[in-house]
Amino acid sequence: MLRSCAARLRTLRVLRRQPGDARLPGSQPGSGKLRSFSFEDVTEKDQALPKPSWSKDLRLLFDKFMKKCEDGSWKRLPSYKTSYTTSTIQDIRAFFSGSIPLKEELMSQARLFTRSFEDGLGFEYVMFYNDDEKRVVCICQGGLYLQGPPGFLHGGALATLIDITLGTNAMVAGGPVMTANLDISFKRPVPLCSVVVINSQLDKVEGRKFFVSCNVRSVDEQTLHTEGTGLFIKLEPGKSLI
Ligand SMILES: CCCCCCCC(=O)SCCNC(=O)CCNC(=O)[C@H](O)C(C)(C)COP(=O)(O)OP(=O)(O)OC[C@H]1O[C@@H](n2cnc3c(N)ncnc32)[C@H](O)[C@@H]1OP(=O)(O)O
Repeated sequence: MLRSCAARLRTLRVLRRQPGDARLPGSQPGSGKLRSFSFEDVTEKDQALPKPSWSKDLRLLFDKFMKKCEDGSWKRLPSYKTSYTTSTIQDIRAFFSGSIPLKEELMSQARLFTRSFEDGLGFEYVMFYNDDEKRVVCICQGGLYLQGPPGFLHGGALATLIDITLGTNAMVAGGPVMTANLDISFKRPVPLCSVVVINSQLDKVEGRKFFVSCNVRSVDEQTLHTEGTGLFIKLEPGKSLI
C-alpha cells in the first residue's frame, strides 16, 4: 500500500507541474501539503509508455489518448515500479504517523505489485486524467499470468485495475487516499491479453469522502465487462492508521 501511495503521490506531483517544468517529479519548490515528500533521487523508468509487449490495440488506444493530451485537456499519468532511498521512506513514515508495519530493510524490497511482473505477463496500463471532467481513463491489458477462468482475466486482477483507477481519480482530486469500499459487478468476462478501457468519474465529494464510479468496456465499446463504484477516504496527516 505504501509504495502504491508513494507512486501515486509522485504521479500527482507530475500533474501539478507547470508546462515546461523539466524538473523531476517531486523536486519543485513552493507550497503544497505534499511538499514533505522528496523524490529528487528517483530516476526510475516511466512504465506507462509503449513497450514491445503491448498489443496493437493498446498501442492504438495510447496514441489516441496522447492526441487528446495535445490541447492540454487530458494528461498522461506516469507510473513507476518505485525504489526509494532511506530518506524518502522516512518522509513517508512521517506522513503515515509511524503506522508503517514493515521494517526499513523489508520496505526497501517491497514493490508496487501491479508493476512487479515481467513486461507483458502481468498488468500493462496507462492512465489519463481530465481535470475539467474529473475523469481518469485507464487503458489496460491483462497478461498471461493474470488468468482466472481458463483464457479469461482473474476477477481480482480486474478489481485491482479498477481500484487503482478509481483511487487515482480520487487522489488527483484530493490528495492521498485509501480505499474504504469497492463494489464491483462483473457482467462479461475479459479475455486474457485483450485490452479494456476503464472509464472513471468522480461523482461526489463529501468532506474526506470521495465517491468514484467506473465502467469497463472492450476496445470497440461493444461489450460492457464490468461496472464499479468506490469510496476513498482522504488521509488525515498525523492520524494513525493502525
Ligand atoms: C495514497 C494513494 C492510495 C490510493 C488507493 C490505494 C489502494 C489500496 O490498495 S488502499 C489499501 C486497502 N484499503 C485499506 O487497507 C484501508 C483500510 N481502512 C482504513 O485504513 C481506514 O478505515 C480509512 C483510512 C479508510 C479511513 O479511516 P479514517 O481516516 O480514520 O476515517 P474515519 O474517520 O473512520 O471515517 C471518515 C468518514 O468515512 C466514512 N467511512 C470510513 N470507512 C468507510 C467504509 N468502509 N464505508 C463507508 N464509509 C466509510 C466514515 O463513516 C466517516 O464518515 P463521516 O465523515 O460522514 O462521519
